[in-house]
Amino acid sequence: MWSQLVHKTRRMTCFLLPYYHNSPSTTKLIFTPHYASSVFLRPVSSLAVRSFCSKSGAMSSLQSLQNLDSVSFLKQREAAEIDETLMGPLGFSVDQLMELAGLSVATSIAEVYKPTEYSRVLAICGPGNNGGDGLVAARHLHHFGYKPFVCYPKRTPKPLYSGLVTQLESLSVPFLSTEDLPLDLSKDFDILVDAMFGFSFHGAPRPPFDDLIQRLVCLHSNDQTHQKRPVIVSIDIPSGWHVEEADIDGEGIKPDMLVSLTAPKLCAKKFCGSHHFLGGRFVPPVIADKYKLHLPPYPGTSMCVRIGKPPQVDISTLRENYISPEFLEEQVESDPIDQFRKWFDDAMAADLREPNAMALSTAGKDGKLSSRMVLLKGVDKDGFVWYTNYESRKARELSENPCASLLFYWEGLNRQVRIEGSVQKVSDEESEQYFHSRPRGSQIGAIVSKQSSVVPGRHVLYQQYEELEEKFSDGSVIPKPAHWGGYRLKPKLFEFWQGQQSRLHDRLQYSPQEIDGKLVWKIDRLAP
Ligand SMILES: NC(=O)C1=CN([C@@H]2O[C@H](COP(=O)(O)OP(=O)(O)OC[C@H]3O[C@@H](n4cnc5c(N)ncnc54)[C@H](OP(=O)(O)O)[C@@H]3O)[C@@H](O)[C@H]2O)[C@H](O)CC1
Ligand SMILES: Cc1cc2nc3c(=O)[nH]c(=O)nc-3n(C[C@H](O)[C@H](O)[C@H](O)COP(=O)(O)O)c2cc1C
Ligand SMILES: Cc1ncc(COP(=O)(O)O)c(C=O)c1O
Ligand SMILES: [K+]
Repeated sequence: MWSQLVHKTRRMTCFLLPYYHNSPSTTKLIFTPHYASSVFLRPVSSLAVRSFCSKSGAMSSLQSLQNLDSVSFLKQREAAEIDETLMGPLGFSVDQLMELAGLSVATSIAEVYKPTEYSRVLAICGPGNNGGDGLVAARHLHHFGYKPFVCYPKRTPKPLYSGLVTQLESLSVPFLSTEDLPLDLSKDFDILVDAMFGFSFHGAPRPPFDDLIQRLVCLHSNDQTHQKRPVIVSIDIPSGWHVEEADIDGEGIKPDMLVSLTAPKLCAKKFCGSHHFLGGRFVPPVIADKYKLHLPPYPGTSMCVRIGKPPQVDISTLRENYISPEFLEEQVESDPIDQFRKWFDDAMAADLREPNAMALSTAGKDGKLSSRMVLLKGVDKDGFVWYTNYESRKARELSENPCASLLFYWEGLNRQVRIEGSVQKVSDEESEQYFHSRPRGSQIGAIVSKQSSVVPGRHVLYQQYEELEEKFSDGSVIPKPAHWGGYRLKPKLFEFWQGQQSRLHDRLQYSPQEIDGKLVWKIDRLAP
């Protein structure tokens, strides 16, 4: 039964979710299924289905960002019932769920508010599990490089909570009493984590939480004065809000970020802040199925996923401050290929996605430039190799002008490498060998694709693909088409770039020089 449920839910995640619009037990917000209508609601061929599934990790983050689907909202009773089921028949302990909930909160915060800008965090924790989530989040935030403080005025005398307090004390996280807290929280903190009440809140807030909630409400008066105020991150429910009816009199707190756990509660529909995240990546399919939960998939290994619209940003304000170790002339390899290998190894070790992806720029005889990404498939003293279609635009341009440049950008490492040189086709044997090492689907794809030519529609590609798939279904060798093969760029110029603060980056350029009839690489530092 379990495997059937798992299977069913996986399929639902891929294809069936957009068909859910109403269910008896949950209310749904239906986003305009713009992309969904073209991708999901049309009959798709088996190839489309398979390729979508295999890419579901990457697609999932896109899906949630584009608000493609409807999201379920829970009533208070449903939230409590799910909690009981998780901790009853499903075998979870409260400690486990709280740990995952608190970690989700900390990772959501870290996705939006970087510790370099928002370091001082105050977690205001209530007496129940919401408060426990706040204590766990504070601990993870400490390990993520933030400076957390905790206000925990009504401590729950249970081993779980006293354990969480001890863990924080062992990290020297300061505990502040309500009397210690400044009346105006805006000067001392960058982030206020509202972990006072979750889905069991009822009635009007009692002391001391009434006053603490009021201090968060007051912060919005600073909005008019344009004074920088701390951001408010509410865990699961903005404290003081009715779990289903939200901010009834409109005078409650207005969080900037809401981290819903398991599934958003009904009040989250009224959340107007910039960042709505979902955390609590522990919902087993049996729960999702029972409550007809429709939730976006979590991307990759993430503990949280953005739901709701991404914030509108002023693009001109987007910038990173690069902080890297010094990159000095005396540290580098004398041979740029060795230096490239060293940095490539670092990119591999840093677990970057597709570190071998590089931008290839070419220009035809008319001098017009074009760039595109290709995958590096080999590098040695002879140069840099990639594979492609010999009748594509890049191939035409390379036949007219056999010069190109390559560009690598390793974002996580603040590094860029530029390479320029002349290009030749690799030998037929080399292309043959590489072609047959590729997955059979990609081999067929290379036959089907007359790269860079106009196709009347995707169906044409599918149809040809399926015909060839059938033809080669006996496992026989798929012949490499003559129009497919590799190129090798022989480098004449390298530049290794590493981002530094205040835009004073490191740039080391290698250019060939002849000294006493011998070719050596001259290394120059260029101004950033
Ligand atoms: N499955 C999940 O998603 C998980 C979520 N978690 C988190 O747990 C909360 C719900 O936790 P719970 O302990 O049930 O409830 P609360 O944290 O909301 O608070 C209950 C305590 O608050 C007191 N309370 C209630 N109303 C008031 C009020 N008006 N004024 C003052 N105090 C109030 C209540 O006392 P009572 O005497 O009134 O009963 C309780 O002491 C959920 O939202 C998530 O954040 C889990 O961590 C993991 C699983
Ligand atoms: C990450 C990435 C890697 C790619 N790798 C290759 C590749 O190795 N070979 C290739 O022909 N196209 C690759 N492509 C597709 C090319 O970017 C491009 O669309 C295609 O080669 C046609 O380019 P052209 O019309 O300029 O010749 C890749 C695209 C991306 C985004
Ligand atoms: C059109 C095309 N050809 C070739 C490749 C390289 O793929 P492989 O690693 O299978 O050789 C890619 C990679 O994205 C591609 O998009
Ligand atoms: K809360």
